[in-house]
Amino acid sequence: MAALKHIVGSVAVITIRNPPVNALSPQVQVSLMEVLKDVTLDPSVKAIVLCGENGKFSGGADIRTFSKTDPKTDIKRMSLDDVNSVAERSRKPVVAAVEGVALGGGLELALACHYRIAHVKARVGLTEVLLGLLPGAGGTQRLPRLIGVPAALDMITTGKIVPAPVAVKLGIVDSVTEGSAVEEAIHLAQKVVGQPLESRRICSKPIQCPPNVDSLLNDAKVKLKKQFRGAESHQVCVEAIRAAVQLPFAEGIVKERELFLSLFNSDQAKACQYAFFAERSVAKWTTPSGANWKSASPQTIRTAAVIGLGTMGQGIAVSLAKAQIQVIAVEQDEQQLEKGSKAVTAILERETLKKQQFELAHKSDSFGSVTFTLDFNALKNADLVIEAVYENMALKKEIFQRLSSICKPGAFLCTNTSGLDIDEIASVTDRPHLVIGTHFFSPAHLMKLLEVVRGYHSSSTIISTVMNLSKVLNKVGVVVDNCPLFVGNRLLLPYINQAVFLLEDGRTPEEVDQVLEEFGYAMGPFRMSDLAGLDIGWRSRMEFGLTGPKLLPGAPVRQREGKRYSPLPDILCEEGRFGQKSGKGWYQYETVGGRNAARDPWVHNFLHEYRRAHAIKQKNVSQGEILEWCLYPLINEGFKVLEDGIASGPEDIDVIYNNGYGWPRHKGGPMFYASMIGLPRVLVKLEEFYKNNPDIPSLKPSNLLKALVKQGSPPLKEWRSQLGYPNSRL
Ligand SMILES: CC(C)(COP(=O)(O)OP(=O)(O)OC[C@H]1O[C@@H](n2cnc3c(N)ncnc32)[C@H](O)[C@@H]1OP(=O)(O)O)[C@@H](O)C(=O)NCCC(=O)NCCSC(=O)C[C@@H](O)CCCCCCCCCCCCC(=O)O
Repeated sequence: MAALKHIVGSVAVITIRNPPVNALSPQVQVSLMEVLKDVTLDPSVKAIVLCGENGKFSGGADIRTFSKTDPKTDIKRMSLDDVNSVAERSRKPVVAAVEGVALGGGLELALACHYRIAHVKARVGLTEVLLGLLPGAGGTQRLPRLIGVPAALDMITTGKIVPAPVAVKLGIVDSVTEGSAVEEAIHLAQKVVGQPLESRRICSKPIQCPPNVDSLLNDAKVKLKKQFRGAESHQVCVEAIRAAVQLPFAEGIVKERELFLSLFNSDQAKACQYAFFAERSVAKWTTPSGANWKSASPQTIRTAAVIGLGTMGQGIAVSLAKAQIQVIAVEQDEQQLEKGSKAVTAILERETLKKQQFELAHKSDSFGSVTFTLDFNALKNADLVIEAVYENMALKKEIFQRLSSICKPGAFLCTNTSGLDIDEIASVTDRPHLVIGTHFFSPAHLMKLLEVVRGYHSSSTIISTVMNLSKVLNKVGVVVDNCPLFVGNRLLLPYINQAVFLLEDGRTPEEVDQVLEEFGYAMGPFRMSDLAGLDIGWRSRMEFGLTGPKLLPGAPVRQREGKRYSPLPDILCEEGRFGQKSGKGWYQYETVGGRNAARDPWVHNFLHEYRRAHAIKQKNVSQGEILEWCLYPLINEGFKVLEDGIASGPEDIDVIYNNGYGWPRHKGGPMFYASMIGLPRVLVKLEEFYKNNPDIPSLKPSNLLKALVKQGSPPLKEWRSQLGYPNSRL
């Protein structure tokens, strides 16, 4: 870990070396400072170029060192800001050669240089907000001075990463090159020796403010509050930019530091940084047979097929095409094919437009083509097939049997089921080892999560191929084991049930949603159910004989097999209320397919009548209790999933929830949240709930939770070791 120097003519090239992303650890900063001071004093050096080793400028401050830092002492000792200051004040021109990435502190360092040259494929951004922080090394003061308040506000408060061609257009970098950015930077450095530098120092630039800057900042806070419910860092970023607007540079830097420190040790920052590393750790899957992400070799997918062009199939086809994969989309009848192809084409057109706007018409790789067909034989050359028909085991088995005979040997067969048995589907094929579950989330071309469901026979090749594909699709893949509903939906079920029980007990959909949305969820359980479609769960409950014609005569209305059951969602579906798709569900919508949920007097009246008919007494439940009543059973199910070896660690569950279920990232995920509030609290409340509701089995505390509390609630990173091999199926 160091900053290395070599001399090219009269130019000193300083290379940041700290693999894999040249993070600016405290040691790297000390080393950078020493080398910078050394070359500024060296009379033979006339200009300086700063770059990163292995084609990466820098991924920013070393996040791993944050938890080991005592901000009171360490910050006084030295900080990246001091390094930036030395670079900026240098009387010799300093040119940043940005290759790969310049993120967070990496970009802040580049902003302190007098010139910035970027490779055309480089990407830059101030991503700290996503780690629950703000740019703390001058980024909030320099970027608005360089590119103006509105553009800087957008980048800093969203953590957006922009490609070099956009960065040059915005004015973040001076020019881009398709050749070596370092060579170009050396060339520029030689050219500008002796030229005045004052106008190149961003700290000296006056800030250009739009006349309405105050309302711009205030409006941004309101918008961010809605978009990132309960998250502090986005709000504090705006305040740091306000300091840039109102204060001279030096005072702005002091304010930025003060605001940075207010976030640095917060629970939210810890949660976001945990979420960052959790995502990296789940990519490192392993199986009981010893196969893992390192040993298995993924196959490249050039041609993929999608079977079924409903909402999921459309999104999957778009997702593949966006990753430059050639797609064959198959439907069973002309009408469905036409409907599906129109939808896919329309989404692809929108996505192309977005891409062009984002990349500012810089030449970029085009999307893969999508061929629409009714002919199953067109699949014979596909490298991978994703079946995305509706949830019906018999239909899926029929399709997989056909795929077995049509697809080339070695083709991977995936099913986009959201909970059916992968092994049963694989059993009808000639290649169970090449069958796997790929559970996408709707809309599949936008949602980040891919639950990769390993069947009993799934080979390490198919696991690694699909995990690799998830990266290619810009998604986060998480390997889980095969069980009914897999991980995400298995945890969702008790959460939704608990929410519905609250309606029986006297609460309204609006009250329950409000509590969960204030907690930080993008949508409360009822708004979310309306979006997903109430009919999906209804059909599966009918299939299982819990409601509808298969229900045994004489079954009590509010119980099934001795367990509490609420028929409320079934009754809504019987009334044709399927959610947004029918214009009414738990809420009413302006039109069929409308998005704006409004209170529906029909629902309120219906709930009132239902309670009266069943003589249910209203219970007084506080907002805090609503939260615990809904979340703790979800967390409890998470512990049961770990106990059963369905997920290999708490991080896997958290990554699934953060990326697929709208869990607020600044709360880390359900398992991290449990560790933050304390396992004893979760256990005590579950015990109390279960005692009062013995007919709700999901309230019965899991053995793992009890065992962890008994052991004094070890930190989350130690839970995995408690699981032990015999239980772990992954
Ligand atoms: C960089 C990426 C885009 C690379 O993506 P890719 O897909 O290629 O690879 P991975 O994501 O799998 O990453 C590979 C590997 O690298 C690890 N890693 C990545 N980034 C960092 C990092 N910044 N620090 C440490 N480790 C990192 C990653 O974990 C993988 O390793 P693993 O073993 O897990 O496989 C992508 O990785 C990415 O987006 N990275 C994050 C970029 C980012 O958000 N950077 C901002 C960091 S925060 C920051 O820069 C703050 C600044 O404003 C400086 C503030 C200074 C304030 C002073 C007071 C602070 C108190 C004192 C603290 C001491 C530190 C200091 O002063 O600097």
